[in-house]
Parts: sequence; structure tokens; C-alpha cells
Amino acid sequence: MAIVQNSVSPPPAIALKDVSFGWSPETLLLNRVSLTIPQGQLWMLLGRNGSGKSTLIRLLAGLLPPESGECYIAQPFGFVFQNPDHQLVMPSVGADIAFSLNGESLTYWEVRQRVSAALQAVNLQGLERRPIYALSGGQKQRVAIAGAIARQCRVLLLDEPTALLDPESQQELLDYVRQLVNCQGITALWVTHRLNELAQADGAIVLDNGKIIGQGAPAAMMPLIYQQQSLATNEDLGILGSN
Ligand SMILES: Nc1ncnc2c1ncn2[C@@H]1O[C@H](COP(=O)(O)OP(=O)(O)OP(=O)(O)O)[C@@H](O)[C@H]1O
Repeated sequence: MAIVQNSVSPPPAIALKDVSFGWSPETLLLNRVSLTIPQGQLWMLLGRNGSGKSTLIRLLAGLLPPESGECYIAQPFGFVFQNPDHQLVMPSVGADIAFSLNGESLTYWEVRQRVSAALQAVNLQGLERRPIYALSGGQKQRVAIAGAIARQCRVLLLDEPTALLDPESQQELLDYVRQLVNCQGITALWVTHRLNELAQADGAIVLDNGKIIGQGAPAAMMPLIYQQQSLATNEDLGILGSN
């Protein structure tokens, strides 16, 4: 694809070039947005409620077509939704992860091996037979991530994966994803409203009024995030957003 060609450095894991998108023809939600995320890093995407974060990662995932511009994401990639109940479809942990391997030419034993290794990567080893309903919210999110690991995804797109978790599980999930990035060279783009999560990121992107208003080191992005009006009106300075 044009946006990753002709470069002497390694291709990025994720790139958008001049991408525009609107839900209605009159209004552009994203207006010529460009960004680049290098391989093997954890980046966070922040912005006010309704600024278009989820829309942006849906465009990246190919779930929506851009009106103009180009989207690139290294293959294969996995998508983790805010609510794991929207993506875990099988009754047990092992069956759900094995289901994500449907379509790959693998033997029964290869599938078992992939499932077992993926569970190990998210510290849920041995839970193949556990019913999904018996898992905590954080464990369900880790099963969703394990599905992507089993498919040997190079990139993870995570849409507010900690939104429904208690503080301890939020931190735990972030630690696991950080570990996958460090140890397996996976790239992760993580949508969040939580400023405390930024500390573990390699980079941050701030979206406002249809544009990227900053991308770079998390510390350098903090002033931009604080400038956003919604934060100034929010009593809980740990959370970015107004509703
Ligand atoms: N399927 C849809 N049809 C029409 N409009 C939509 C659709 N999905 C989202 N929108 C609108 O697009 C805008 C951006 O939504 P999006 O979910 O991308 O924002 P966000 O930054 O992820 O918000 P939040 O932080 O609240 O999750 C919102 O105004 C939303 O109502």
C-alpha cells in the first residue's frame, strides 16, 4: 500500500493518511486525519466523548470505509471491544479461542497447542474448560485477547477495554498488554479516557474536532489533554470526558 512503501525504516504497524469520514454527508467527524504507529509499541488514543476514537479504530479494522484517504494495518490484527460479552461467542474458554482459529488449516493438536499457549500468554493457563459465564470481566477481556494471540495477530486494537473493569483489573489488563508488547513484539492501539493508563504507553494520540491535535510521547501530550474543555469541567481528573 502506498503509505508504507518507499521507506528505508521498517514499515509502521498502523498508518492513516489524510483519512476523512462522516456519518452524514454534511459533517465530517474525521477530517484528513494522519497518524503513524511504529511496530512493537503500545499507543493510546484519547479524546473527548464523541470525538471519533471508536470510529477511527473501526476504520482501521476495515469495519467502515473511509470517505477519502488511506488506512493501513499490519496483518493479522485483532479487535478487543469495550464489552467482552459482545465478542465471546462460545460457551467455554477453550472453545471460544479455538473458534477464533476457524478458517485456518490446523490439526486438532495444533489448535489445542495454540489455545494453550494463548492462555498462558494472558495468565489463564489451564482454564480451557471454564464456562465463559464463570469468568470475571477482566478474565473475559483476557480471553478476547487470547483469541487474537492464538491467531498470531501482530496488532491489537482495543476500544476502551478497561471501561467496565474495577481499578485492580484495569491495571492488571494493562500490565498483560504491556507484557505482550514487550515480550512478543505486538503493537497495540488502546482507546482510553483514563489518564493513569498513559503512564505505561510508548506514545499517545489526541483527537479533537475531527483532527489529531497531537501525537508523541505521553508526557508531551499531557498539556493538550488538560487543555480540552471536558477535562477542566470534570471533577475526577483521572477521567477525561464530560458524560
Ligand atoms: N453507527 C453510527 N451512526 C451514526 N452516528 C454514529 C454511529 N456510531 C457513532 N456515531 C456518532 O459518531 C460520533 C463519534 O462516535 P465515536 O463512538 O466514534 O466517539 P468516541 O470518541 O469513541 O466516543 P466515546 O469516548 O464516548 O466512546 C458520535 O457523535 C456518535 O454518535
